Amino acid sequence: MNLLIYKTEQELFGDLAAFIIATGEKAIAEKDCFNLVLTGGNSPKKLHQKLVEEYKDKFDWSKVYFFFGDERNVPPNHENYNGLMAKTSLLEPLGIPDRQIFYVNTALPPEQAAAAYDRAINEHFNGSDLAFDLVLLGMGDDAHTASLFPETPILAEQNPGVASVFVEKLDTYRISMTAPLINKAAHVVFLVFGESKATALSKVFDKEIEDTETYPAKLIRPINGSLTWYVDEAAASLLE
Ligand SMILES: O=C1O[C@H](COP(=O)(O)O)[C@@H](O)[C@H](O)[C@H]1O
Repeated sequence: MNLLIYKTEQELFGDLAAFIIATGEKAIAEKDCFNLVLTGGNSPKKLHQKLVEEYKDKFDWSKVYFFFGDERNVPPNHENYNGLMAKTSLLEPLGIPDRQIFYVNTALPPEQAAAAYDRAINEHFNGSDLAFDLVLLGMGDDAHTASLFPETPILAEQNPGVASVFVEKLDTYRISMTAPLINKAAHVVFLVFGESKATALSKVFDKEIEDTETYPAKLIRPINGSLTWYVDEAAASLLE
């Protein structure tokens, strides 16, 4: 596990964007495509901006397939739809055609949407191991990641796939990759910044705490891949 702590957001996003591109170039050189899982929420917007500004014309985006680690159960034109945030801040500015983007179909009921997304991933991988090249994750103030929220049944899921989950405290369904699927990736990266994340981060990093029900981000432990945390000083302020 690597922990990278940055003084400024600018340095953080610059390094993370460079890591994504280097990982993509390696994957493309090895197997002619790059399977990248995007994270939702607000945190990735500046990262997307950086990728567009710095790498729009310096990287072969035609070889990248984009997936979503989780999705909110709202229509695709809703401001909370993770796919819309990525479309606006990254995919449209880069000119990525729809055939390279795997959106979650929230027109379906959540369970069916999860099953359809699971099928789409399996079809894309076409019988080979379901190992993404890179999974980007955020973390909420409550230590949830993707839509693996504290005390929800999806945390016990052993199947590497996609599931729907009712999140009581939000009174809504979410659709999320399970921890076993994320943990099959070659690289997993957390992007965490801001003071509001400091307590959760310190709990997730506390080796004495094994409680994954309360701190679901602890479930992320790639089997063979790397795990890197990109955090700023404010989020890292309570780390020992
Ligand atoms: O609801 C969600 O929240 C987490 C964290 O979001 P952030 O804006 O606080 O970084 C995010 O990782 C997840 O994809 C999203 O659906």
